[in-house]
Amino acid sequence: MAETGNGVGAVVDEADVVVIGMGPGGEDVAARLARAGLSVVAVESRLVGGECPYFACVPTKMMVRATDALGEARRVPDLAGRAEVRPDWTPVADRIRDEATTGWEDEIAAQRFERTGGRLVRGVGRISAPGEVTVDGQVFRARRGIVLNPGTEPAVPPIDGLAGSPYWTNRDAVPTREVPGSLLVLGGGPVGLEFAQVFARFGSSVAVVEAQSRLLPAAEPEASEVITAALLAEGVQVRTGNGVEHVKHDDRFEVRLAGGDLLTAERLLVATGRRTDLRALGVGAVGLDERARTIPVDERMRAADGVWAIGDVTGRGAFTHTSMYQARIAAADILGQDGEPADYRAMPAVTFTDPEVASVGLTEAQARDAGIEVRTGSTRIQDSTRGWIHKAGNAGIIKLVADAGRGVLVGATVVAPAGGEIIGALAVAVHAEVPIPRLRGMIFAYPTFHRAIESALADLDA
Ligand SMILES: Cc1cc2nc3c(=O)[nH]c(=O)nc-3n(C[C@H](O)[C@H](O)[C@H](O)COP(=O)(O)OP(=O)(O)OC[C@H]3O[C@@H](n4cnc5c(N)ncnc54)[C@H](O)[C@@H]3O)c2cc1C
Ligand SMILES: NC(=O)c1ccc[n+]([C@@H]2O[C@H](COP(=O)([O-])OP(=O)(O)OC[C@H]3O[C@@H](n4cnc5c(N)ncnc54)[C@H](O)[C@@H]3O)[C@@H](O)[C@H]2O)c1
Repeated sequence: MAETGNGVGAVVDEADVVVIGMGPGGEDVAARLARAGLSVVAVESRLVGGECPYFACVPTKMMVRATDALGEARRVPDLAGRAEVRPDWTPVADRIRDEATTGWEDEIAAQRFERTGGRLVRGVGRISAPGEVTVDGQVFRARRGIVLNPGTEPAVPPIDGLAGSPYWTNRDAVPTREVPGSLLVLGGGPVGLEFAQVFARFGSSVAVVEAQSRLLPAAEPEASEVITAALLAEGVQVRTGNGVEHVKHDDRFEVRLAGGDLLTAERLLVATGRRTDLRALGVGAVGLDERARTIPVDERMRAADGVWAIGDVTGRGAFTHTSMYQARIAAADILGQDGEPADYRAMPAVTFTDPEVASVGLTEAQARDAGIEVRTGSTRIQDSTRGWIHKAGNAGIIKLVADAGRGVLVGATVVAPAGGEIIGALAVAVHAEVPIPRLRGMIFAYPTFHRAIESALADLDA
């Protein structure tokens, strides 16, 4: 304890490091530092663990697991006779409540952190001066530094009539005990598409409205095509290139699209991206721009003198694996340890639809924008031996993006059953810059889905 320069003679707590936000990265960095013997104060305003275990990755992937089972059961008539499928949401909702989130209660995670020797402080943290964090009036001085892991909130677009209506975000859709009879999903990004397919397979009549000209606009156009066709085939309505002009809610939602079309649904899920609030975090006190959307960091996650930032807020890929990767680097830097600097060339991403849409590194458009001498190669999963054997549910592609000058892959996309697993091989190729002739010399097991990589490699010269 010491006197503060902030409050008038108020008593302050001291720690080596104060972590604001206990998302996946915050939890990891705080635990690493505490285990290394530093005194760590971790500040969390909601749930220790962040969005991922309670409202995002884990529960939605439990939904997807159940949905995949339904999808496969519906393929039985094409392959194996008859199956009667009667979806029931209760086991999914129960599993999410009991196994994923323990009733949206974080005691286990909190204790796991406290066992490392760290101190958990509940409340909203704010940088009140360089090296100082205030939590609901309590002041903490950080001797060595402050780590910011505040994550993101759902972004809700300023559409006439939307505010004040009982719309859902992921935080409402995850805990739901009921599948809505009809659902309008605003936003055709990863969040929108995962929920759209889940609820559609459980019997909801689903429409996806995407403002851009195609679903998953950040992905390769070929990937958008496959996933759009897959969703349409399951009865999901897809409306692309459409802004929403007006939302009305009485008993049901009524949504008027920019073109004048009117869509109605029992529920409206807003999945139009995420937002940050750097002003609330007080980053101006350490010289950072409070109006910015993200906090720029260097390759050691340093954002300012004595301040590190990790996770979604850094804008380097809003994924749990990014947050945890950055946590490891920040912890090493704070502890003065050597280690590799951050390298995002082989950043993987998976959207867990059926088929899964997986990618690593650059898309063709990104590679061209970067001035790379681009060559691409692609193949269709259904044209591979395994795809042909698989039959029902075999639609997909592999697309490779090569730097012809250096003779290495700089990006790849796989849309396929288990696409998120197949991408692993290509992530190694991009990460380790394996020369393309070396990749071509590999033996690919027969008949696997990943063997289709060989055909895509052959297509690079075509
Ligand atoms: C529906 C959905 C599905 C997703 N699925 C996947 C997936 O399958 N795979 C994947 O890799 N990623 C997925 N993501 C993204 C993933 O959830 C995030 O990238 C991940 O949670 C990492 O975020 P983070 O570490 O930046 O912080 P978050 O998880 O957002 O946690 C930040 C924490 O900081 C706290 N906080 C914020 N401000 C303060 C403050 N001032 N004081 C105290 N505490 C504060 C918050 O309460 C929160 O607990 C998904 C996201 C969504 C929305
Ligand atoms: N499996 C995963 O790893 C996974 C799953 C879900 C989310 N995430 C991450 O979480 C983050 C948030 O995902 P997200 O899908 O919410 O955001 P996103 O930004 O990826 O997609 C939002 C989509 O909504 C569209 N949009 C924006 N405003 C709109 C409007 N007014 N009307 C119609 N469409 C509109 C955008 O064009 C965009 O396609 C992403 O960065 C994503 O990578 C990851």
